[in-house]
Amino acid sequence: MYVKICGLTEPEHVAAAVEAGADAVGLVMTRSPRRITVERAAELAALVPGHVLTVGVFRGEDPETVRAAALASGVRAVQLHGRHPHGDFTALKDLGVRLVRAVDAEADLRCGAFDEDLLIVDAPHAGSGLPWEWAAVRGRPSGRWLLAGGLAPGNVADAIAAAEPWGVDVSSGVETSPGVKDPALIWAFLTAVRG
Ligand SMILES: O=C(O)c1ccccc1NCC(=O)[C@H](O)[C@H](O)COP(=O)(O)O
Repeated sequence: MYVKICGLTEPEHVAAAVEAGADAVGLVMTRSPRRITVERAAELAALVPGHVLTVGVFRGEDPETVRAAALASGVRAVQLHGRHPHGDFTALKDLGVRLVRAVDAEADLRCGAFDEDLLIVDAPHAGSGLPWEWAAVRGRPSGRWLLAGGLAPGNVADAIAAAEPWGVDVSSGVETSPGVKDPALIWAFLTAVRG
């Protein structure tokens, strides 16, 4: 089960995610309580070992803005969140990083339909921490896709059983308040998934 911990802002939280066994960490560079500057993203990305994917998260920015931020921060993947047009993915294809498409359950859920490397199926409101009807997407995407939206240490096992994703993505569920991660919750989440 692939695990992405999203919305990291502090070095100690990046370290906790890496040590707990996360496969990917998300650095939000768009409007959000978890937003960090490109410079801060570069500092955090530099702390992440090569086996863990660094994902720059964007929503609504044009491809050139995303390209510049990705190059300056050194992330190895970019996540376009929301209903970005196919052309945005095409425009970033030569960037040399993985492309992640994050959408709600009503969008096109075919993995790779927009030439992305990874699909995330999320709640209608990104980063809200609100659970939704995860079972509704069971069997719809196939391949490399992550379930997101309202996951937490106490419900992630049920969510995996309900939706049968390839991996999971969490932000609010490992925080004490919006934007403030808790290392103990990060460990608890990884333990719940791996257990
Ligand atoms: O997390 C945010 O604040 C955010 C803002 C704008 C675009 C994307 C954002 N997050 C992307 C993620 O991948 C989150 O992990 C995902 O939405 C799940 O969030 P949560 O329900 O809080 O676990």
